[in-house]
Amino acid sequence: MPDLAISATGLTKTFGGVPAVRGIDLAVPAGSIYGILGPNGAGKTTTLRMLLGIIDPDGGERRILGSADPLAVAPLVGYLPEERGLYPGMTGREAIAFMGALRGLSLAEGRRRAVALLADHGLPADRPIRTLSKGMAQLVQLLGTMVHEPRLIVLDEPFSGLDAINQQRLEGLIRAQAAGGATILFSTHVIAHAERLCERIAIIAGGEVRFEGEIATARARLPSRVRLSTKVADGAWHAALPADAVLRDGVWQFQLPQGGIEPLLAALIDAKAGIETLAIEPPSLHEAFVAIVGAEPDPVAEALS
Ligand SMILES: Nc1ncnc2c1ncn2[C@@H]1O[C@H](COP(=O)(O)OP(=O)(O)OP(=O)(O)O)[C@@H](O)[C@H]1O
Repeated sequence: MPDLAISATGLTKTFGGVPAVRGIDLAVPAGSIYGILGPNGAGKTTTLRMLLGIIDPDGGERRILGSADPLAVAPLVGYLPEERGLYPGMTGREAIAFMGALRGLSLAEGRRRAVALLADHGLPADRPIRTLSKGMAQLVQLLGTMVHEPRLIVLDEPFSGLDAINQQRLEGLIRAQAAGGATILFSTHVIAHAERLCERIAIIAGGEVRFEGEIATARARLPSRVRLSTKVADGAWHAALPADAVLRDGVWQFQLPQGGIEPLLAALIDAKAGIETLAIEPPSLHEAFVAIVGAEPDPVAEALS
């Protein structure tokens, strides 16, 4: 069993008689970048809030950095909530130092680190938050979650509201924190970020974990797809195509047959079909997500990612 930054078993939470989380198990290895994926209303935020001790579960157990009491380890944790918010009159430097102070860092040290962090990310230190763009303010808040050098960083939908450049910047920031030994847990309904960043993910829907494990394992749940084009359009080799084969723009597409590609290859060669392209492509995490959850992720968020 690897060293775990977070473990949860059977977490449940009901609001006004309606179950939001129905028994979630999670195991987040220390030092990993871990994604919680799920559609709107899946229970991601509720799960994160329970892990952090902002709300208590109705049932189940959680251990955060080895403690059964999340509040006891709060100085070792950084958190970006889904609802962003900084005091608009504070400068970026003061906002970051203030967030650090809430987690036990001295204000003087917080200010010193804030100036360096803001300079590293091309952000102004002395301008009030109200004069920054929404994306810039969000980056300031993100830096504030990291200023006290936490061992665990929990980010709720950190990419939403950022443009493509700042999304890339945030990916870099997350990788750098993990390279420095921190554990990063983030929620998202935009699959591409998880696919690029995470070793392990949990896919949740309807308040339940539908998949937990490595991304490659999620993808391996679906067969690979084959794309084939030939010089000779017709021939006896058609009989060797699987039943689901469809021809789109001159390219045959079908799932990799259970028996492999060799029987079809033999038929193509026998018939001198002249293979022009033959590609075997593993399914994307997006396709695996759709198969596991039974629904598309948020199409607007995907389009913007
Ligand atoms: N404080 C609350 N009071 C009542 N219902 C709540 C509360 N918090 C969450 N819920 C409900 O619990 C369910 C899960 O919500 P949650 O915010 O955890 O989902 P999510 O996966 O984070 O969704 P999104 O991606 O839309 O933020 C939803 O049906 C939501 O309406």
